[in-house]
Amino acid sequence: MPTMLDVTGLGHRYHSKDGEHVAVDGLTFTVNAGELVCIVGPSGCGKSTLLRSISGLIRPTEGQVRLHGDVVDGVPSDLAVVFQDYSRSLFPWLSVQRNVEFPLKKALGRAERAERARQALEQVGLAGAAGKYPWQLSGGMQQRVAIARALAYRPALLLMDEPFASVDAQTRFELEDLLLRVRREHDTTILLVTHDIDESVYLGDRVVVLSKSPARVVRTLDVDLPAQRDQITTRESEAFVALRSEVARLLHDRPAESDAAGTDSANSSAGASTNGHRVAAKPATAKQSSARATDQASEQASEQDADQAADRGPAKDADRGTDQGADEAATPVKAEAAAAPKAKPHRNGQGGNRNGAKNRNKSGGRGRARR
Ligand SMILES: Nc1ncnc2c1ncn2[C@@H]1O[C@H](COP(=O)(O)OP(=O)(O)OP(=O)(O)O)[C@@H](O)[C@H]1O
Repeated sequence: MPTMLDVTGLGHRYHSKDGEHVAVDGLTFTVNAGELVCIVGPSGCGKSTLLRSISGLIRPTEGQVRLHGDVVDGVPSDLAVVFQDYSRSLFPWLSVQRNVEFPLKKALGRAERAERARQALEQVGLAGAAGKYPWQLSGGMQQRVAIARALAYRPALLLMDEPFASVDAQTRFELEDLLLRVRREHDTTILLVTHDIDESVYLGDRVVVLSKSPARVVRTLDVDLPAQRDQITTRESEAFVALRSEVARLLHDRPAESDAAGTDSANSSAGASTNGHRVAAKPATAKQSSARATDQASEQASEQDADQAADRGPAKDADRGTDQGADEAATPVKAEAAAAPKAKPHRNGQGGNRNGAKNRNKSGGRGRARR
């Protein structure tokens, strides 16, 4: 499989009045065409910074990102992003159909746009909701719309930043399976960031495990599970349990007992970073599997942190996009960035529309704010 995305020695430092903060440091990994690669790392380690660098929303301070061999120095035209916070990523004043069509406005004529949107909505099971507004939909449905918008664009690479972190557990499972199905049917290349260990193993062909801040690649694991996955039987399988335990150990910097004798894993867990290096997972012991409860507790804490980070991350980019004006949003990346009403739309629609229009007007937006 040819390499689609090549991240080499990527570093990013934020500068503020308090000084310099190194968010990611020397990250190196690749994503091949047709792969679904999951990035998993502790809360605050720099996952969103990494995705924003890949999507060209921020410029890395070190290293580089190449897409199809070309250095990324702006938002690539064939890339789409789905963010965690669906309530900020859709335009509340546009119908579902028109939200999905939006990034296609410059590239396609009206009829083709409408057809693409229709197909994408059908793929995500929302054919009947095309005429509704985002605020008339459940959270899970809104995230489906965001996914449909990305799919309609037919990106070479789909980036997903904690895409299912804001929905309930049952909806999350459904959306995970939707993603696997869509990916199978369309051979989409996907890079998905999550802090959920189980999700990374369930979805990924490979899992890239990041260290605590500043993010470095601790290890890349091949997920040697059957392509056809099932929320119950896959998660119960020995191979799944072994892999998720391995990821948990790497995240928690705890070497497996068998690794203490000096295996590759022990070296990595002890801090010898193996950037971009791949190994297969080792079988889990009962003790390793019991790490699950601890991880779940830490993941719950991470959920809260992730919510806060989402308020900071996409919203910040969104501000930038909004300043540019929503009409300039040529790709789903820019569309996501441009949308972002500051307040969560109200379910009755009034608040949603008003907020959206207000932000848009502030930023110099025209026309659509009147809807
Ligand atoms: N604009 C910014 N200015 C200064 N520091 C920032 C900025 N954005 C992020 N950071 C810091 O960089 C680090 C990495 O942030 P980032 O949001 O990339 O992490 P993350 O792994 O995505 O977090 P989470 O898992 O909580 O979503 C954090 O310490 C964060 O506080």
